[in-house]
Amino acid sequence: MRRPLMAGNWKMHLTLDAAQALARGVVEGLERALPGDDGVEVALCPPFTALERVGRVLEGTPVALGAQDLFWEDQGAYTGEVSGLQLVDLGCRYVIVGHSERRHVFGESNQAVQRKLGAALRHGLAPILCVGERIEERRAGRADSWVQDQLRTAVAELKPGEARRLTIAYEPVWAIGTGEHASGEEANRMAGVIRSLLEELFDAQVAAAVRILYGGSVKPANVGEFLAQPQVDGALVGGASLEAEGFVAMAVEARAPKGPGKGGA
Ligand SMILES: O=C[C@H](O)COP(=O)(O)O
Repeated sequence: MRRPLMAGNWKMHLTLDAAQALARGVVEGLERALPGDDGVEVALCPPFTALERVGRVLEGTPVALGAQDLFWEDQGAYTGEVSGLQLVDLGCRYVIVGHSERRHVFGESNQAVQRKLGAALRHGLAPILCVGERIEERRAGRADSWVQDQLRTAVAELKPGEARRLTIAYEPVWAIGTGEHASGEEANRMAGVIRSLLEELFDAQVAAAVRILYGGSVKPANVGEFLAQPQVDGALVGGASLEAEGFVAMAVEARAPKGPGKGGA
């Protein structure tokens, strides 16, 4: 059974006070809208600078803390990097790995993503592995193979027990922060492509257990289109996660009805 996840990626936004206020807004909004309800999981991924402050707000609440990236080594002379060990120390449960901005702005390769994924799992973090094609690949009819290559390399070293712990976010690069988004139907089809590859690489249990999110210009007005898809288990939200009321509304919409969730495995 896959419990839906609504994750907010705050990217490089917010000072400490603003991050604290936004986290409080989300926690209080969820307490009002879904008191004691565990039909949806919610995670907030602030920038590294705000992890500790936001972590204090989330302590004792059902909202999980997540980071936006990690380095694969635990410690050492790696100026500017942050390790899984340090993220666990800060109380993180989730970590985003291989976000398209890491790949395309900072040149992160599929191999680097593989090492980061391994480090996250080694530290007991729940990775949100991002995959997605650029407009060039889509126009050339290579979107599926591009995403499959990203996934195949990222998980190459994992055992089935580790792979089960993944959440995968399908985020077409052309839809990130652009206001354009994939159709619900296309997000569902691509989530199906990802799930089939997981079955081929691991087994049917892994394929049924892994949560697949859609990300890319998700907003309160369009989130329902994605959540209605059988293969889509929630969303990774950027810009629209910076506003508490709208983000809470999306989490409420993602809440699974009582009874078995998607997958049923
Ligand atoms: O991690 C989130 C994605 O990059 C989506 O960002 P966006 O919702 O601002 O398009």
